[in-house]
Amino acid sequence: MALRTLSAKNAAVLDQELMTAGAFSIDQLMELAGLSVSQALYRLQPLSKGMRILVACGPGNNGGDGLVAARHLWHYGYQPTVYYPKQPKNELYQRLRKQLEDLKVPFTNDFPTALQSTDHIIDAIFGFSFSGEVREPFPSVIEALRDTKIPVLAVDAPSSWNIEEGPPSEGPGKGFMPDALISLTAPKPLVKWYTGRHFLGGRFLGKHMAEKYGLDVPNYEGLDQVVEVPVEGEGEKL
Ligand SMILES: NC(=O)C1=CN([C@@H]2O[C@H](COP(=O)(O)OP(=O)(O)OC[C@H]3O[C@@H](n4cnc5c(N)ncnc54)[C@H](O)[C@@H]3O)[C@@H](O)[C@H]2O)[C@H](O)CC1
Ligand SMILES: [K+]
Repeated sequence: MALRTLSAKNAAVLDQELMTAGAFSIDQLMELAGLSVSQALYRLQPLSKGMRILVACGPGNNGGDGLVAARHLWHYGYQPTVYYPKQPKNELYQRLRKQLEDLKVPFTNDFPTALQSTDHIIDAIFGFSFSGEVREPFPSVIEALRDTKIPVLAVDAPSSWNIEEGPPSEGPGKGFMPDALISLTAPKPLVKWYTGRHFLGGRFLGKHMAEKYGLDVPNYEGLDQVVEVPVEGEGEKL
């Protein structure tokens, strides 16, 4: 049976509720989200299969998840490189960046060159707040993600996909189907069109909140922060 999905609007409302009534801080949620991303990557690409991970980060919290994941991956023994072309002056993102700099994790402004020497890519450019046409400097990056043969793990959404309506019918993301997706908290409606491997992460939802938002709490095992779920998508729009 298909997992119940969370619309972009409800995802934002749920996030706010977790941070008000739920008493979580954004740092906590992002840490758990980024930890989940790092565990999904570990499952897809054990260290023995290649250690070089290119993490493409956007300007919002999806990008923040990417920064957190890069830090955990470094501690696991990977060699992350971060592409982070739009860096807001928000204190949280600056602290995440500083933590990576202290580990000597390299940042690059040259995405095409970085792509030539990587084993796996994390797409942390846009999540549930993406809308409209992809703006600069991201169109060429999305095209590169679409065209590369290197595996891509998308965080929460394949960047440039409409959260409710799935893959775009034109623009740089047309035809972009990442090899894997990790949905945070719950899948978004776009999973209807998604045909790659699918993980769930963000293990912070209690039964009460899940029921309130009509969501399923997946069966995480033991210490795991991720669970792989069957593919639902039909991919008919591509
Ligand atoms: N509870 C959870 O599941 C949590 C999930 N997290 C992650 O947060 C993102 C959502 O973060 P948010 O900051 O709301 O937005 P985004 O990162 O998706 O993007 C906003 C960012 O992007 C810019 N933008 C929007 N549209 C475009 C466009 N067409 N072209 C260029 N730029 C665009 C916008 O201006 C903003 O700057 C969620 O998906 C999860 O990954 C949290 O980390 C923890 C809780
Ligand atoms: K993404």
